[in-house]
Amino acid sequence: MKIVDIKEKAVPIKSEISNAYIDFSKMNCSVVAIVTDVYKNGRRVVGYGFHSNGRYAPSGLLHERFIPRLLEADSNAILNEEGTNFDPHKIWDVLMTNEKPGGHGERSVAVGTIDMAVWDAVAKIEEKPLYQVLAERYRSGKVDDKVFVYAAGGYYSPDKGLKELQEEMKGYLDLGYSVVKMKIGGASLEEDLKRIEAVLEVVPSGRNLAVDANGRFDLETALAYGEAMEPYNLFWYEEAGDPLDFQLQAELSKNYKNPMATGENLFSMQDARNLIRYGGMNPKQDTLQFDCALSYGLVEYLRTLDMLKENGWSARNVIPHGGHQMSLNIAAGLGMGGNESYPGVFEPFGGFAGNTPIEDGYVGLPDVPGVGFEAKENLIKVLRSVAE
Ligand SMILES: O=C([O-])CC(=O)C(=O)O
Ligand SMILES: [Mg+2]
Repeated sequence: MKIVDIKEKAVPIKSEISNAYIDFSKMNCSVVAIVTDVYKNGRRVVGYGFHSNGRYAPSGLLHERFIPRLLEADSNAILNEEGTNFDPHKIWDVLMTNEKPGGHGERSVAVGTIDMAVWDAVAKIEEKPLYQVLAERYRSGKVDDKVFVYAAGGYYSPDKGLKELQEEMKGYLDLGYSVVKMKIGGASLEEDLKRIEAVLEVVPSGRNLAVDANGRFDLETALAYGEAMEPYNLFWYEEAGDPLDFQLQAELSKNYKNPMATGENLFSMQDARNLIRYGGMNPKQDTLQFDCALSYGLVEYLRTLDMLKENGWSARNVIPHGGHQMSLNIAAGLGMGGNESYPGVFEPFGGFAGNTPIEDGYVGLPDVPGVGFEAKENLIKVLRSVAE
């Protein structure tokens, strides 16, 4: 059993939307295809991976370091003991050979992208959905048969007024979502409060609305928004300050009493641990949003989940960023709190298997081997085009 080739291509996921920090006019994403010499049901097993929105394609890192390292590895360095499948943990060690600790940068995105493709191949070789493989390996076989998902949107865009924002949010409720999210911090506090109040007119209550500042605020602004928003009793207040400013998060936690969320821009177990150690976050109500595709993949994510457990946090506190099927599998297989979703945005990489409805804020899972890409028609077309 061996890897015969690894392909990579940067694919655009650009759009006209903006958050408080960036627009997405030049956003792209790496797609990786790991071509194996294994055949199942007459078809060659190819594992596919990509990373989430928000970071640009790390094509250079992939082609210069990570893909050659994996292609050059001996088969006993990447297979399990029995030689019956690839071993994602051993592959992770191969990828990280001669890489110093710390300074994680975006090398974690390159590794996360390959890691997704490895797990897709591993589950395809076992001929099981990945969530089932994960539940069997790490959670005594128990799978959540549906996963909480919330609709992330409410971006700033040139022609979006309050009415259009309300229409967008109503559309998400009509699709079956129970919680929606909107951006803040890209306008003045006064203007953002009008936007929030407009959305509160169309959702059942503040508990059905989350807001996301994308790390835009200094402490003073974070506190001012917190004070103004507290009476709304929102679902959560996300990424108020710089992702690595744990003191800001801790100060905000002392002042803002309602749920908060952060973590999508922390890319390693060690950074996540610093948030838990120094960020003052509350395991009784707060949510962590680490995204495996951006943060060294599922092998590292398992270390992060262990770290959380040691610190009194449950996997149910974790609702990852990114809206992709990989996190959906992890959520169902390892019992996390849910997953993000961006209806109609970041397609075809965002979103779940075709024809899976959202019901009362939950989505079901496709019964196909691997991550489930083959059950998402517009996505598998793009992925296969990279492998060919
Ligand atoms: O706008 C973005 O960069 C995405 C984001 O923060 C989220 O999904 O929470
Ligand atoms: Mg966010």
